[in-house]
Amino acid sequence: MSKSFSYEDVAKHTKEGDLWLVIDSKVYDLSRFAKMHPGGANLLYAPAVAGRDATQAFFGLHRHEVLLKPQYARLQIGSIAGETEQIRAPAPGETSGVPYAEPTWLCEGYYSPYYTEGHRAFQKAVRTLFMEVVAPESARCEADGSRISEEVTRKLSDANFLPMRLGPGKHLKGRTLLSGVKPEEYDYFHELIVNNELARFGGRGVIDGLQNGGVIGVPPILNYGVQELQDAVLPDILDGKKFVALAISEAFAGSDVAGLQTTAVRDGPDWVITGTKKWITNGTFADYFTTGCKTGTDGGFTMILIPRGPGVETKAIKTSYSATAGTAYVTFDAVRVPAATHTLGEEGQGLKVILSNFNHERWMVCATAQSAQRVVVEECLKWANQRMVFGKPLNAQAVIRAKLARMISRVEGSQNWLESVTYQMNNMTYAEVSSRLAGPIGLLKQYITKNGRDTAEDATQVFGGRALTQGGMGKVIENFHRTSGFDAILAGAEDVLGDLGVRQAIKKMPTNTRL
Ligand code: HEM
Repeated sequence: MSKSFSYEDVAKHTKEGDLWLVIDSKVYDLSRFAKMHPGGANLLYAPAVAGRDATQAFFGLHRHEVLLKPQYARLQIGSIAGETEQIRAPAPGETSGVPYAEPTWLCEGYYSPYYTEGHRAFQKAVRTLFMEVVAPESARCEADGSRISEEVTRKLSDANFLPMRLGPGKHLKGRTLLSGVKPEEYDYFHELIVNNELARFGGRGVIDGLQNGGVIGVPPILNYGVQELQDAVLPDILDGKKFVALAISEAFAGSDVAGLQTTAVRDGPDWVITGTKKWITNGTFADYFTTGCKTGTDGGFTMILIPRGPGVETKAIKTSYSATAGTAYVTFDAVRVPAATHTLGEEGQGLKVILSNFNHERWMVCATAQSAQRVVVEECLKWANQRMVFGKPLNAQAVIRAKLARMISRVEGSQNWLESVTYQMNNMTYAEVSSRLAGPIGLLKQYITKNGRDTAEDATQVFGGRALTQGGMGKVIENFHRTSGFDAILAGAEDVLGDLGVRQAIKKMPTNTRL
């Protein structure tokens, strides 16, 4: 690999069976590979490519990661004497130097009132872990829809992945957190970091596949389950050995909880549950279902934890994102569970249990959706810089710059609002969050998810046909364009949440004010 060549040396190899070229000062011998080149052999023999510096041609057509794959990296036979490579992959934990690719607080020379050095050390540790563990798993799972492997779940669980995604609280007690953050120091900015970093390295289906069911299905157990139940189920769940799904929505009803038809009736000490649930994230592999059930004839509603067992069946629903999310149709057929231990909260008080979850869930979607949009901004800035059209970089076109301006403004605006809400969460009690932040979080989610779809449209125009294929240059944009609609629906439909924000504001209008 240390062999040095001159451009004259390389220029001698331009024929079929004897083909060299240079990419970013590295010399590649494509003599045998040319026949197998996915883009075809002939174009590699073109006079501007064979035996020449093909850096610009290469980066107009391939992502850098192609050169890093072992099967292609080994085609390198040496380097051009006196030159060093300019383009390199980020080191583990490294931040991007592309403008707006990182939130301001991670950019040198900028300041933030919210984050400490401790947050920075934590962010670096989380990025390193996700870069090494989540990114390769995401590439695999987004492509074939397979389940997150046990090995990846174990590595993430060793770092307390699910407990960290549940936010600050008693579930962190006694745990050793990344970069030595003490459980009592862990705040919503740490959790924001986890969510932001997750969306940098995970495709949309993979983000949900990585125990999102637990993030929304565990809090009712943690906050409303009796101690005996918590002791029995939580250790394995928090350690990633068992999985939970939140089972509320049905084909009959979504946000309209009163329309739910899954029913639990008492028979001696047991609940007997019958009904169906739809769109249940992680449902295909969940061991427990935190389930909303109709109890009583007066519209009463109770949350019950149902373990997978006799009478529980799940089947995968094909959605437009990766099957890794485990989206399921769930059937409960006269399933028996003991009422004394498996009822979450009081009988008939299920709505209170569900609502207690919503703000955190919506805020989490804001965090991942917002970060995914920043990745799109980075992809677009890079592409517009390296793609040549009409003899100039794509970013020489004013229409492209106008799209970039809109994308950047959206992502910066939503980041600032999200951090402001996070700061409030850090300083408010649970009751204050419920009364003061439900509206703002609803509006924020509407704002971010609407931005997401606008950004998906803009990015698709920037990438053109490449944004329509699942591999190659535009693969991130294709994934985002196909899946950004999930953010606008899951955890509360965009329009419903915008309306919630305005209704809450109307409720709080002072009576003593007039124009
Ligand atoms: C070390 C050298 C090269 C390797 C390892 C390589 C590898 C690949 C691979 C894996 C693909 C499939 C698509 C992808 O994964 O991005 C591809 C596609 C392609 N390659 Fe190369 N390639 C090399 C050099 C070049 C050069 C110098 C040219 C320029 C003429 C070229 C032109 C193309 C074209 C036109 C495509 C199809 C792109 C598309 O579908 O959008 N390749 N190449």
